[in-house]
Amino acid sequence: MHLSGSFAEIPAVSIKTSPRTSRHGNASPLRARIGQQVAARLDTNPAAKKAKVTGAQVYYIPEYLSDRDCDMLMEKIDAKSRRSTLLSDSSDPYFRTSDSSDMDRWSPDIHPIEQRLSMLLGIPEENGETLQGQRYAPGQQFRAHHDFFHESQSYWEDMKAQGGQRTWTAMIYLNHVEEGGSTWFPQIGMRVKPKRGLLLIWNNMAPDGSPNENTLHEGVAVTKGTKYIVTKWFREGAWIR
Ligand SMILES: O=C(O)CCC(=O)C(=O)O
Ligand SMILES: [Fe+2]
Repeated sequence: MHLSGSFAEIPAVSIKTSPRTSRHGNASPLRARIGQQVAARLDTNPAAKKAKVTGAQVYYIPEYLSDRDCDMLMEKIDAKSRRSTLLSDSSDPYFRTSDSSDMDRWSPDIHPIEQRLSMLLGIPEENGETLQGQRYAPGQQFRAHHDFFHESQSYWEDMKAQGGQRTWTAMIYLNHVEEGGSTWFPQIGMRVKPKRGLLLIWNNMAPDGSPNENTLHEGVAVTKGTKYIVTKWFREGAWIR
């Protein structure tokens, strides 16, 4: 696919046209409806572009965030970050080597950005997890993973009580990365190169509301420069109580 100059053209490697119930969770009418409603809303937004990929719903908005907001978020990430964590145990110590930064959701700098993202997708604010910053130095990466929860894992009971499954992901690239650091979706053959201000949005669920394995993605290692992003994950139910 080809999306403006910032995206590489990569042939699709796997196309699944009839999603089945995933081994990571069951079909769900609620999640299916969220998928349809958000897509319908983005389809009528002239700023939102639909990625020409098969097997997952992906949208993007170039220059979504101003340089000022990107700088502000990068400053916050630099001021306060911790080693990134994983929900499930990985035997690979290099699986996720970045730093993460939990934003102060209600601060006057952050809250308008949170609200704007919720409005864009049409998902209630309380369903959105707090915006999280990520920083990758050269050599740091986030190996191939799903953003949805694997419902067979022990953490799922806790997640179920905290808003349930992650449906849509919104991710914003905050800076230009000299080399490496793209986001790679091997199942749908999409590689997104970091571009300052670019918002990438995808639905982690399949049309039937089951976890969509085609959304597997990787934050490829940065080889030169530093990569800064913010991510917001939306739950099927209320995350804030
Ligand atoms: O760094 C990236 O490009 C991907 C980050 C990611 O997948 C995540 O934060 O869930
Ligand atoms: Fe992810």
